[in-house]
Amino acid sequence: MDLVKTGNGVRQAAAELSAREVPFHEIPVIDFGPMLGNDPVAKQTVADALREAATKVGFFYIKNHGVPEEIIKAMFDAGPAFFALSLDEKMKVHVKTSTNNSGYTPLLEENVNPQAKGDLHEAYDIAAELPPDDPALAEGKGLYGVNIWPEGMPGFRKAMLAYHFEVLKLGRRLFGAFALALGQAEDFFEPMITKPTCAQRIIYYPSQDGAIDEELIGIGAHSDYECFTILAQHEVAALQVLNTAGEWIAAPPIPGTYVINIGDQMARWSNDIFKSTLHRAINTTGRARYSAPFFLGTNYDTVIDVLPGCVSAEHPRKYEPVIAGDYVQSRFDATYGYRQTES
Ligand SMILES: O=C(O)CCC(=O)C(=O)O
Ligand SMILES: [Fe+2]
Repeated sequence: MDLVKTGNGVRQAAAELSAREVPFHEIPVIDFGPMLGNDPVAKQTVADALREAATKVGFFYIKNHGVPEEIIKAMFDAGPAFFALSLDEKMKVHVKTSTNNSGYTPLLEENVNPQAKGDLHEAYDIAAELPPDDPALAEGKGLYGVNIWPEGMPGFRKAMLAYHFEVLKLGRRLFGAFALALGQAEDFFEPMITKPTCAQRIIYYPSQDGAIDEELIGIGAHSDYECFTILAQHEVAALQVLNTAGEWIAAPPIPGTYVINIGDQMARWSNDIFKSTLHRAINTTGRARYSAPFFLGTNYDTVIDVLPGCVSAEHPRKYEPVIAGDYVQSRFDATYGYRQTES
C-alpha cells in the first residue's frame, strides 16, 4: 500500500477517490493491537485497514487500543459530578475565563453549524497540559496555556489528567498508523508532535423528547478541525455519520472501543484522500448522554501542506499550506460566537 509519486500510486489514489463515492452503511472496526507491538508486518495490516476506512468512511472504531478501562471509567465517573453543579458554580470556570479554550461551555453557547440555532450540550474542555515552566506558556499562543479547573473538585482534575496522558499515548500511536497509511515511515509525524495541540472535552447531552427540530440538536452537522479525534462514548447512543448518499449512519457505542474520525487538518494533508466526514449527535434516549472527544493536532507551528504523494494531474492540489495552530484557533473562533463579538 503506497500512496506515492509512482504511476501506480496515483492510479490507486484516483481509484480510491471514485471508490469513496460509494456510500458506506457501516463503520468498520479495526483491531489496533498490533500498533502496540513491534511487528512491522502486523502494523502495516492495521495501517492498510485504516487507509481503507479513511478513504471510504472517514470514521472507524478501534479495539485493543491500550487505554486502561479503569482510566476511562474514572473520567466518565468524574465528569457528571461537574455537570451536576449549579450553573453559578459552573460559570466560575467558564471557557472565556481561560486563555487556552479550557473550562465550561453552557447549553447552546456553541454552534458548530451556522445554519442551526445552537448545540444542545454542555461541555468541559482542557487543552494540552504543560508544565508551569514551559516556554510556550509565555508565547501567548492560544492553544498553549494553563488549564483551568473547578475549585474543590480535585478528583475531577485527577481523572481528567490521568485520561489526558493515556489518550496522548494512543494518539501518538495513531499518528504512526496514519503515517504508514499515507505511505510514510511510522515516525513521519514525530517531529511535528513534540508538543501537540489538543482539546480534550467531556460533553453532557440532555435527552430531547418529542418532535426534533433539526436546527436544535445535541451537536449539529460538522467536521472536526484537527488531525483526528479519539472519541469515547459512555453507554448511550447519539452519534450519526453522513454518507455520500445523504443518509445518517448510526455510530453507537461499542464496549471496549474508541471511535476515531479524521479531522480537517488530516484531510488537508492528504488532499482529501482521507475524508473528514460530517457527523452530528442527537440524544433521544431519555437518558443523559456523556461522550469524551479528544481532538489531536500537531505542534502549533507545524505547517500543514498537502503531501506530494497525494497530488496528481487527476487530483490536483486542493489546499494551500496553513499553520496548524492558527488554523484550529480560527475554527474555534467561529464556533464560540462570543469570541467574535468581543474583540
Ligand atoms: O458526542 C459525540 O458523539 C460527538 C461529538 C463531536 O462530534 C464533537 O464534539 O466534535
Ligand atoms: Fe465532531
